[in-house]
Amino acid sequence: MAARRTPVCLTIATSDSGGGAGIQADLKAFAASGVQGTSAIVGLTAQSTVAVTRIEQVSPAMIVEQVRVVLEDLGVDAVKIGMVGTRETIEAVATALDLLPDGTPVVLDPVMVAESGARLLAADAHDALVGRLLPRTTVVTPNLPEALALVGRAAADPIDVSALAEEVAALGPDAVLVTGGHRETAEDVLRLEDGSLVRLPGVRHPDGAAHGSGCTHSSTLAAQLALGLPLAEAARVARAVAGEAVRNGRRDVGAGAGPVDVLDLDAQRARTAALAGEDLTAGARR
Ligand SMILES: Nc1ncnc2c1ncn2[C@@H]1O[C@H](COP(=O)(O)OP(=O)(O)O)[C@@H](O)[C@H]1O
Ligand SMILES: Cc1ncc(COP(=O)(O)O)c(N)n1
Repeated sequence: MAARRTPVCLTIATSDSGGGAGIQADLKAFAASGVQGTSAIVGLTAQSTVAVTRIEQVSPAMIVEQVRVVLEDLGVDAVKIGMVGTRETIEAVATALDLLPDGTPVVLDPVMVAESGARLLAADAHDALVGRLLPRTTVVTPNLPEALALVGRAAADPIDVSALAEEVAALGPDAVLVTGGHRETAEDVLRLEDGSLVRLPGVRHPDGAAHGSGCTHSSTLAAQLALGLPLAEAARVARAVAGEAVRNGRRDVGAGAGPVDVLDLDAQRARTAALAGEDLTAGARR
């Protein structure tokens, strides 16, 4: 019998020079889940914990070629798409997605604003993100402000998150996972392809370091799908790993929101505990 090969995940995203989010967080999360991480870098940010001072995009041809050459040799078991930045880049990413084997799970984190407040998606790129990428997505993982922006709604109080997830689902992705980092409860809400809802509660860590939480979450989700977990279980692991990464985040680095810290042993522990249905966020570890 042939040995099972290590699952391969591909992140199509942007570099964060501060190391907290983007490609850098994605590769750490892939490593923590025990999969082989690969990357197609679509842009660069000059970024710290307090500001984004410059953004440059990679050429469309180079974006497609990074995906092609990885696919040809290593293959890909799941893809995560992060910050894409501009319309032109989104077109290149859509072209690259055409190269994927049928059925490859695609997790889309519709990154719009940095934890520091900087805008990361060009104002005129919204329609391309919705029209070109959302319909090809297995699961889209907006936070609350991103979910509202996707459907073009202003914030309301209180917000019915399940109704919002339903509205996002109407834009074409198979499933929608609204993350809870921007809500009191830190509960993630997953709307599956069959229309059913799964609530993923967890402890909120108000003093944690959350720069990179969304990237860590969506990359862990992709990694767990690559490992073969069904979506609802993969989402539970991703919520647990991201929550732990926020709790363990580095508050002593930078003047702004510190970077999350995901550790391989913690990820393993989180995965085991989440699968066993434990509340792994109960009880201090440090
Ligand atoms: N303060 C927090 N405490 C616990 N979990 C958190 C916290 N902030 C975010 N998370 C978790 O991290 C993941 C990413 O969520 P979120 O922060 O909403 O994404 P984004 O970084 O895109 O804003 C989710 O699973 C969310 O529940
Ligand atoms: C290059 C890049 N990609 C994504 C984010 C979003 O970060 P977060 O995970 O905190 O939402 C970021 N700040 N920079």
